Amino acid sequence: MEPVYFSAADYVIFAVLLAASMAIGVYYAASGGRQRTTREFLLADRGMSAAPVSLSLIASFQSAVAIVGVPGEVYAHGTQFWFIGVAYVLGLLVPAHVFVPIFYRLQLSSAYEYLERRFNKTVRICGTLTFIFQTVIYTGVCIYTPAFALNKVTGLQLWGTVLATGLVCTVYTTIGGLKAVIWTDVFQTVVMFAGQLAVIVVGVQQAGGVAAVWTKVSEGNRIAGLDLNPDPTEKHTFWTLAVGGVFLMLALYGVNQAQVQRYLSSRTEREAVRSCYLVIPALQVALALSCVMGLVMFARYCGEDGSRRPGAALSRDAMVLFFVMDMLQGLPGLPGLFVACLFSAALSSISSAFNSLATVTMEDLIKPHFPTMTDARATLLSKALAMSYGLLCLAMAYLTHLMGKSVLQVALKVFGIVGGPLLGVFSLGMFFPWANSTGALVGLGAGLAVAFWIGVGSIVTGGAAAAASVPSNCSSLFFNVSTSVLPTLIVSRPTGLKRLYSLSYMWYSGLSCFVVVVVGLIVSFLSGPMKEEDVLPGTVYPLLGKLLFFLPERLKKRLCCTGQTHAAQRHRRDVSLDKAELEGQTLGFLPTADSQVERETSV
Ligand SMILES: CC(C)(CO)[C@@H](O)C(=O)NCCC(=O)O
Ligand code: NA
Repeated sequence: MEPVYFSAADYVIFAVLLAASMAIGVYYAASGGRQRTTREFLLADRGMSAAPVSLSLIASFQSAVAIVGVPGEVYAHGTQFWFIGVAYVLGLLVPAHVFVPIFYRLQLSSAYEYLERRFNKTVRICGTLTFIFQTVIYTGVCIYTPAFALNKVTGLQLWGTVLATGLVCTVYTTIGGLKAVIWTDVFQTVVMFAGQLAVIVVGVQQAGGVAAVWTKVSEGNRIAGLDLNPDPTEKHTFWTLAVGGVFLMLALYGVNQAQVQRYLSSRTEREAVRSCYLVIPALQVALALSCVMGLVMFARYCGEDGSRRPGAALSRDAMVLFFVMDMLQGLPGLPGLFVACLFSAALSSISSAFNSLATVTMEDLIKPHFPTMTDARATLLSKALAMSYGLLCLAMAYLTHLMGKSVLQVALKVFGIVGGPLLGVFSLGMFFPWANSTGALVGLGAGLAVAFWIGVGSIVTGGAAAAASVPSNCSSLFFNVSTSVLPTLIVSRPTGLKRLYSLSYMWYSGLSCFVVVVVGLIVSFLSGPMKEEDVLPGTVYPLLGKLLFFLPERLKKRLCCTGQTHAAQRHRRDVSLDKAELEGQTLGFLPTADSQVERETSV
């Protein structure tokens, strides 16, 4: 495969992306409060409005992984994956109406602070460490993917690109804080959409128009109908995507620090809720662009004569990149725009990760031990943390390099294996007033154990069963798609443990969340459940009370699910106190464990 040559226009576009991102960082380093408080550096002065926050929310988990992986999936297996769009609806309505109000009213700065208020310090620290683990791995995948792609296609030096991306991102995140992260996300999301749109327009033209694309993809069986197969080991069915996907979305958009931090940086709770609503259509656009890109690629390349490039063994991810660059070849500026699109997607995810990692490390791990630390010191330390995580994640890119699997599935598996148990522990706290801290800890441990067991099991046993499955009707495809990246072709239905290991990765979040809640409740009841009135005000969502609205109040009281207890009333008063406090003065440090004690005694 000969490398694609970049024209001057391509280099200019790519350079503009990096320069503009840096400029946004410099702007927020020099304007406003000049990033001298943790409130500004980590929470954008809690003054953001819904539009930028929503674009930033979609940018966090839309990296080059999705830009390359989703078209590859659609190219090889058709549009079934598109049904994940159904999950976006509930996956954001629940955060909007359950998670956001609870987090926002508690005026937290880290999502895991919730776990201390609801349970205890140990649960909080376990939650934080779990999040750090998840994010560091994910960031490695994020940095590695575009560099790998670019290297495959243009021959650009792999580790040079990894370093350049990581360093640019580290710098603007470290100097510009969350404001820079959010506004670069906005800019980068626009570039991301523009790049994908360019590929689609050019591809449609080359394939002979929309009608021709449609004919080819429908003849090639790439338009998927509803697959209602209930088998949970089928990788992508309507159920795994639309139902399993809801838990994935809740883990990402409900309780992940990167996102919670954006809700908390919103000017008002209403703005935060509105940003969740805006994410639903914006994410549908992102998904549609990626799926259509896969279809256009199929129409353009499937069945092409193999003689052109003999013996080129490409992973599916590299194949996508190659197709794109082949389509854009000779159109000045467009290869550069697509590369900018890939890096925009990556930078916006990596910067969210750096800032959120710095936040949780500061708020959850460091500040509680140094209650007298000045805010100036804490801010400086936060910047140092953002920078150190930047460097650590560069090292993680190397680990991704060693894994060499289809990155889309690696990323989504990590979200499920680590994100699912975290979702479980938050759900246990919010929906079940009886759950106690012992239950939360044992539940979280059990959820992580089950998720890792299945996840690692699937990775270990998956290789053996994998078989090459070139798109069925593309026998003359000019690529030997290497087997490692293709999904397991299940010849005979697996049994026993093998069957467990072949559970669709789309169920990982839901299953591990369920394990945490069930184990958490059993352990709580065995070790002495909490009473609703002993739970800290504002940490529980009266789910059962709302579901059983038809029961008489007295019965609900016995089930402890009124949501109208002494505690809830106390909480309401607390919230109005918080509001008054917020409007009246600027908060230096946000409520910590100490101010929580003060608050409890003052009520
Ligand atoms: C996480 C979803 C499903 C929704 O945001 C999608 O963006 C996706 O498939 N992301 C893959 C991971 C990534 O792009 O980094
Ligand atoms: Na992104």
